[in-house]
Amino acid sequence: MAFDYDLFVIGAGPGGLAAAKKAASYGVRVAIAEQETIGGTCVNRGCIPKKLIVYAADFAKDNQMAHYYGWSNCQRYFDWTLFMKSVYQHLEHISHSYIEQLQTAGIELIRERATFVDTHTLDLGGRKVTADKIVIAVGGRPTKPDIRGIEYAITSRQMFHLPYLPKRLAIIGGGYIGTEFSSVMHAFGCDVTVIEHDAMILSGFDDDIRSGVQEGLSKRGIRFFTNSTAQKITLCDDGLLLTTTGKFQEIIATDTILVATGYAPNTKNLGLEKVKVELDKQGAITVDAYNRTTQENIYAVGDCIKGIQLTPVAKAEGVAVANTLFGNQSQQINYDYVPTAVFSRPEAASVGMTEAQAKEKFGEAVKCYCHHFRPLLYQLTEYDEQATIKLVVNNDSGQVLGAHMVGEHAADIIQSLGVAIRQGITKQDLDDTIGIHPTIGEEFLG
Ligand SMILES: Cc1cc2nc3c(=O)[nH]c(=O)nc-3n(C[C@H](O)[C@H](O)[C@H](O)COP(=O)(O)OP(=O)(O)OC[C@H]3O[C@@H](n4cnc5c(N)ncnc54)[C@H](O)[C@@H]3O)c2cc1C
Ligand SMILES: NC(=O)c1ccc[n+]([C@@H]2O[C@H](COP(=O)([O-])OP(=O)(O)OC[C@H]3O[C@@H](n4cnc5c(N)ncnc54)[C@H](O)[C@@H]3O)[C@@H](O)[C@H]2O)c1
Repeated sequence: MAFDYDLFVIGAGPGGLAAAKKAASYGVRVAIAEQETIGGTCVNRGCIPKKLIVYAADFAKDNQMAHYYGWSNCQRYFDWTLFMKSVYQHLEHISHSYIEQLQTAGIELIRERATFVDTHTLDLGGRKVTADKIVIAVGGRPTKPDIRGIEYAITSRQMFHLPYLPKRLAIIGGGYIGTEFSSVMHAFGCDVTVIEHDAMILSGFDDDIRSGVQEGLSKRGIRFFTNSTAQKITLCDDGLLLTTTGKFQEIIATDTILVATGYAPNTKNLGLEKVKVELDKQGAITVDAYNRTTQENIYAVGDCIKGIQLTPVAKAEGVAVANTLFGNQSQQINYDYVPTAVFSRPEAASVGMTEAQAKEKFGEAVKCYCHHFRPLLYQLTEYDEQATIKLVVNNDSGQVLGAHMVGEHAADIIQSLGVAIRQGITKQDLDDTIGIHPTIGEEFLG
């Protein structure tokens, strides 16, 4: 049977774009459908606008510290509306450059929502197209707990469209999104409270990293109600009232409530039942090690499958699928050493095993090297800022199993260290390495 395309990709976020571009580089006929703006969550309501907001918030901290470094009259007025206008101009520019890249690569972009008709046919706003292979890269959407008044709470998506900065912000969920927004919004002068149902924020990270970030944010003045959850939200004359339950049973008066309790796969109403693509209980598409779904010509990548919800992972999966399908090289992803960062202040980053994961696998053989210190930047100031570096090592072999950090430039430092750790370096290799002085990264070395 002749198909319209060799590959059809549903969703132009990082995963879908990577799959489409790599496949096109092998000379096959590719089309991609996008129902919203090109670039997906990452570009339009995730990584990129978030990081720009982090940069904007850093000016507040730098202004506060500047007088310790001889600067005076550093206080300035921050205009959120003006700033967000520049952010959106930049995002538009990124979207345009993606469209140009698709054109150059000969990939057809169809700006419609795609749904399955059968295993090789998709409906795009009434138009039917056929493809030999299909990649689903539809991403995810924020979840909301089922509590009274939840309709008054907003998600990260709406945080990027706030008309003005709230004076008081309550955040339900102390994961990546809750932690990052708590940090930036506090830097902009907002009174922030985080409600987290675990004992500490950032579940999944090493405990020293979790406590390091939480303490750093608490010192800045952010309140944490851990081992607690939201019970109900009500309207009052002065804004909203959030009632919490658990260890902290409080009624928090606030202007805005951000829900950041996780992301769910965007797999509803896609017609997946017609093509026998199976989902797990959370609605994530079931795939094998090559990202193949339960239907042999259909693949899935990124946030719509179970796994790590990060842009570089979605991209790697997209590229791997294209290599497997058209590059004559079946490719699986190794998820063991995926580095990750939380862009709060203090910043945190990790690669490899946490202490708990390593002890579960290697027991008594695990030795940790953990060092807390006050970075040079803060030594001229009265800020009691602490950085943490931690190595998790298999003492029998000397192999470094994981590296974790809280402090300035953590993301960039851990990213580079991750390359070496992936290659199986030992603690001795780090001890033998001559560092760059004075830096924070040198603390990992001998
Ligand atoms: C606030 C926030 C901050 C983040 N920060 C970071 C970060 O700093 N670093 C990091 O690595 N990750 C970060 N992430 C996660 C990252 O954005 C996601 O992991 C990544 O975007 C997933 O890529 P994806 O291609 O799987 O899905 P998405 O980027 O969600 O793209 C899916 C696309 O599919 C489209 N689509 C869905 N259904 C259809 C359909 N039926 N037809 C046509 N199109 C469809 C959607 O409109 C969307 O554009 C952040 C996420 C959020 C929410
Ligand atoms: N820097 C980054 O790379 C980055 C930044 C933002 C988002 N992301 C990605 O987006 C995904 C979604 O982020 P997220 O922060 O929404 O999810 P998350 O899974 O990181 O955190 C959710 C948090 O909410 C808590 N929680 C859940 N239900 C709760 C409730 N009812 N009451 C109180 N606490 C509750 C959980 O214990 C958890 O700590 C992340 O998993 C991450 O992969 C990455």
